[in-house]
Amino acid sequence: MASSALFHPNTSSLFHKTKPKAAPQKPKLYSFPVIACSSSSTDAGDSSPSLFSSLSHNHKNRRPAEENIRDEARRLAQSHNFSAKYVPFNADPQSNESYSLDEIVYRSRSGSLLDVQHDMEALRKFDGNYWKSLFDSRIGKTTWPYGSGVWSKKEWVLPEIDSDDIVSAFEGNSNLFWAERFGKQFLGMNDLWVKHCGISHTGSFKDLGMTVLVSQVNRLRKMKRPVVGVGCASTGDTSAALSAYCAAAGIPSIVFLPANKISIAQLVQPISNGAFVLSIDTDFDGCMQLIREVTAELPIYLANSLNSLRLEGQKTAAVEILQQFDWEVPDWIIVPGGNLGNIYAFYKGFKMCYDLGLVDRIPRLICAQAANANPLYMYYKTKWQEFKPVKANTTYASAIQIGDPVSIDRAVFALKNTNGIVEEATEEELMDAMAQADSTGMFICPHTGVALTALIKLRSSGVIGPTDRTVVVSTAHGLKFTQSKIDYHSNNISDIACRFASPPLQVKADFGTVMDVLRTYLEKAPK
Ligand SMILES: Cc1ncc(COP(=O)(O)O)c(C=O)c1O
Ligand SMILES: N[C@@H](CCOP(=O)(O)O)C(=O)O
Repeated sequence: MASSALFHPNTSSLFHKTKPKAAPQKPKLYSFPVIACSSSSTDAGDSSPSLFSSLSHNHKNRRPAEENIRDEARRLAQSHNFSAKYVPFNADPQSNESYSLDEIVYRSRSGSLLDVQHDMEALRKFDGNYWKSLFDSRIGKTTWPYGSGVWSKKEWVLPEIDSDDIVSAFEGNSNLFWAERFGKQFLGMNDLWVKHCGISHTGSFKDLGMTVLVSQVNRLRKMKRPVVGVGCASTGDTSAALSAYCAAAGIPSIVFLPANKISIAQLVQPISNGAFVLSIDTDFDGCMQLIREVTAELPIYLANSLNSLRLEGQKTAAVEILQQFDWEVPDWIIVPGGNLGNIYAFYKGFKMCYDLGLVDRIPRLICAQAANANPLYMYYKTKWQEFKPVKANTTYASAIQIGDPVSIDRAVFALKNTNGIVEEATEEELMDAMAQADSTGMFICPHTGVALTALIKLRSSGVIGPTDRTVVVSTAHGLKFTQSKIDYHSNNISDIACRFASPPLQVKADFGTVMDVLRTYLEKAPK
């Protein structure tokens, strides 16, 4: 838990803006590390200096031809003292309730959510510079499993898992895009960034959590624990990630989808990856209820973010953002929220970097919801007095059409501890924001349109300043949601003006006509 002095919005150093407000710097992604190890660093196992040097770029140290990268990791594996366990979420400090990560448990004795708690004392034996150098040294390599943006932080994720059990697609390390033109043209901002978590193996941020969960399932199955398959309820992205990682490991996956409420591109993903797909005549909240009941009865492991393992992977996106800014802390992070695991995951990532001395403050978090599915926003508007689940209405941001989010308590905790804000976006606002962003060279999903709407509103009210370093988290690839763009650019949405629609022009196959059309266009085109 954060001390109130550290997190107080007015007095805290956590919120002051330390960065110089000059032109934005490109993130340094590939700087070669200067290793600053404490004297006890040889105890760090996988993270020891000897491992650093043996995995450097030096040709002489290339693995033998007959060895693959898993074999190499096995040969180099060393023991360490890091560990993690489940504890009740936001538990009373006196509580001694805890569970091994090798147990199959999703809730505490009192029925509350769980959290993965790391042995911070063991991690603190190494200072902030040590962790920064270690993480920086692993970016962009093919070393198993550290080539993954998630597993490059293995000691902070699942420290005890054998690298051999890890199921990874080298996810993470996603682009932090400087939204130069969007920021300048629509917001008068010069330091706006979009973290493209959707440019990923299955096209959404869910890969970050799913590699962790499926790896742990792989381990449990090797330990002969009763797990015959892994199941989830989904609005499309969780099921895509689950089915891909399970298929890679040869583990059966079962997905419950709300019938006719997810995009075709999302639906075809679990089908292609061989998942057992149930299309159920209900909404996401109905599917979530069913999967919880089913996983309580059958040896099917629950893969939704109710399972706190997922968040350990998702939190690495926060660490990655800091790393991409060369460990300078941005002012704002904007995350679209549905089931609300991700906003807490971002908090966890930033908080861990703060607690372990990598940074000296935490950014303010903003959660953005679609107005058609806005239970968190409504709760925020009551000043956290009364939470009421809502019936989520249809939204183009279909992956966040969720009325009864399982991680509501986690989200409120994250927002309260970062002086956070909740915003909402109408259908017209989110679709316009998506079209505006696309017109500056992005190709974002409607959920990112929700997050951009929050930014537009907070910028126009002056809460976010023109030089504030701001990161919008883009959660899925736009290619999963092309129908929404087709509807918009065809001017085919009732009640929405589609102000930024740019439909194609039908033209006769005739040179003169084509020339006339082009001349008119070029006269109006920006010079
Ligand atoms: C594309 C996309 N964006 C945002 C979210 C919201 O994430 P969370 O459920 O963790 O709030 C989801 C899933 O819920 C999603 O699939
Ligand atoms: N958007 C999600 C909804 C379920 O969220 P989860 O993080 O709890 O799995 C999806 O794509 O299914």
